[in-house]
Amino acid sequence: MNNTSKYGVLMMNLGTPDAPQTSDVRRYLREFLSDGRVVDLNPLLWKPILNLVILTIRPPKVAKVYQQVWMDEGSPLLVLSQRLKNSVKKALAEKVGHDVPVELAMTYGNPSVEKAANALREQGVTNILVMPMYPQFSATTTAAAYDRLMASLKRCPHWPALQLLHDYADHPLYIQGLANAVRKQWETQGEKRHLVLSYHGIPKRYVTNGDPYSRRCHTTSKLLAEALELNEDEWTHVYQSRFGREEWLKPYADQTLKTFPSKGIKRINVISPAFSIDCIETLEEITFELGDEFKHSGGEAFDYIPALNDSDDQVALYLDLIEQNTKQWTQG
Ligand SMILES: C=CC1=C(C)c2cc3[nH]c(cc4nc(cc5[nH]c(cc1n2)c(C)c5CCC(=O)O)C(CCC(=O)O)=C4C)c(C)c3C=C
Ligand SMILES: [Fe+2]
Ligand SMILES: [Fe+2]
Repeated sequence: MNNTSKYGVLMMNLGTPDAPQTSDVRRYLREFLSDGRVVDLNPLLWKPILNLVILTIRPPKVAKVYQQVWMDEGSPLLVLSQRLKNSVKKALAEKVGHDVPVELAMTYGNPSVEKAANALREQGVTNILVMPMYPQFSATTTAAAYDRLMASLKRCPHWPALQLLHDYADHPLYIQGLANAVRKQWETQGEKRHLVLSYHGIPKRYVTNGDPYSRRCHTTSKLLAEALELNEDEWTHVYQSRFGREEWLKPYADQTLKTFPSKGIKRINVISPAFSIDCIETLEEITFELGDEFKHSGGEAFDYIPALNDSDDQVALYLDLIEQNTKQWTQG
């Protein structure tokens, strides 16, 4: 690194409403679901459906769900992402022996990418490592984060040097962190149970058109099963969070779990490796909706294993990702 250049880290997550009220949820969903990366339908067709149907019916329902999981400090996705950012910043400073600027931004909503990029610039940063917080690449999430950053820099005269982290679906420290979380859960509950690996879904058509997401999810599942020395019949890979009418990635979590009790699988753990941070999808949809459905179908025990959040394992993983992806700036 020459005398005038300095690197910083921009961690990016999806985004979440500012408050668990209908109007905030509507604003958030409008921005999120207007992104052509997320919903790729022709805008002439999609905009009327979004504005007249989805943004009328969904916000009051979803606001109630946010109210159930909301923390004192705010939305779980934001609060837990901030905690990870702070822990990474502290551990990075200890490791390299000086302060390194680390900021958090959301693709949709707050904190905005503009705010985070300005904060980095004010700290003298010329080179930015962009870290979308998604273990498995998808154009719907990772590329949407890149798009958002590029849009924010559109009129920027001080264009920074950029390094874009692609994903970390097979990173040994990520797999080790997930395996440790599963072992810890088994130890706490005093039994090893069938392990369900439930990933956020995307429309099947996106994968047919080239999105590598499901391939990357299968890579994670295979490596985690190997790390835990699980036999084929001891784990199951599924997708949750369907939206709309078209076919999404299969097998669907709800339909699959309903068949488990009749096959003798009555006690399960669910881990959701596509989420680096717990959020409405894991804290409500998996923990309550999926858990209740499983129990109504005859299941006896259902426990969700939390995301890595700001655990020591996750901090160690992010430090390694930062070291590997800033070598070109820090060495030689
Ligand atoms: C409509 C299509 C959607 C696609 C495609 C999609 C992909 C996708 N999303 C995540 C991560 C998260 N999604 C979250 C919430 C959420 N997702 C959708 C829709 C799609 N997601 C909606 C409409 C919502 C909002 C909640 C709801 O109305 O049901 C969140 C949590 C946000 C929070 O505030 O807690 C995350 C995180 C991934 C990883 C992904 C594809 C790989
Ligand atoms: Fe989503
Ligand atoms: Fe959902």
